[in-house]
Amino acid sequence: MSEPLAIVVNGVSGRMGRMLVEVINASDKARVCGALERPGHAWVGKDLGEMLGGTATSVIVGEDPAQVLKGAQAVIDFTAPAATVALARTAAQMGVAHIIGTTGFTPAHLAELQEIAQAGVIVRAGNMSLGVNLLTALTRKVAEALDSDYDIEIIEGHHRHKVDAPSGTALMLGEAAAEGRGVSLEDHAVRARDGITGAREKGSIGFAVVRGGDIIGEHDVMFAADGERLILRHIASDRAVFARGALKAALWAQGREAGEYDMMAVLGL
Ligand SMILES: NC(=O)C1=CN([C@@H]2O[C@H](COP(=O)(O)OP(=O)(O)OC[C@H]3O[C@@H](n4cnc5c(N)ncnc54)[C@H](OP(=O)(O)O)[C@@H]3O)[C@@H](O)[C@H]2O)C=CC1
Ligand SMILES: O=C(O)C1=N[C@H](C(=O)O)C[C@H](O)C1
Repeated sequence: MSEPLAIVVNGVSGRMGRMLVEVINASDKARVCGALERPGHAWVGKDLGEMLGGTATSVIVGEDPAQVLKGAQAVIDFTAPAATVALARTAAQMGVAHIIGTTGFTPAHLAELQEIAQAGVIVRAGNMSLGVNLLTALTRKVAEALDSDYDIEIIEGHHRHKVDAPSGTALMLGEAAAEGRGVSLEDHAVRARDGITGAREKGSIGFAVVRGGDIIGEHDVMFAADGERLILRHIASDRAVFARGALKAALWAQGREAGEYDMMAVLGL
């Protein structure tokens, strides 16, 4: 059997950071070789195992990506947009595959990631679960089959701590719907409604957002026409689905040519 893949987890104290450590530790295909947190974070310089409430390990949480990425084959990153873009540059320079789950990027961030991916391997997806990526493929197919008499609305729900809206997943589903329709999402998206909005514009793709409690992630894509509605739905009930997808992406990324890939490529969808 080959050596387990050496993976660094960025934002290791976060909801997804902790889940990634759990999923990687449970796998015989990979190991956590390093952990990163923002400079000055309380976990920096401390033993990862102890910070997670277990026994000591050989992994000490670091704050300097150039140090921590030495000897790593992949870094998995579910943090915040600016931190992710900065890490992408270091990872590309060091030949470490960068698996990005972070959402909430601006167009400028996305352009920068595209430029960095000329020199490094990036796998980025607003949702790393198998189920949502299948939903994305289905959304494209249904949007292709139905004309603009079917109004497309994307409804998403997340926990009260989420800072970006609409979710990365909702935007990914919106892109798939727009692609299926043969239009650009940018020109057809209605990302918020308030007040006297006027009637719905035919062909638009609407977004609605719920935030509350501990909802892990729920997404509906609705095709609403006169007389019928078709609703495609995904509900995540465990963050492990995202972490398992990210691990799969890290394994898949090894030996790939420089470029920015998504989970559809990883899953062959
Ligand atoms: N693509 C997917 O499948 C999924 C994507 N996500 C996305 O992942 C991101 C994180 O989500 P979640 O884990 O819930 O959020 P959390 O807030 O729980 O975790 C984010 C972590 O990143 C850390 N962080 C922030 N800035 C830096 C930095 N400069 N360097 C290193 N670490 C940093 C935070 O530290 P601090 O607490 O100090 O700010 C925190 O530990 C979000 O963008 C979310 O939308 C989430 C789930 C699935
Ligand atoms: O912030 C989260 O929690 C999640 N974010 C991702 C998103 O923005 O779509 C994926 C998942 O739904 C959980």
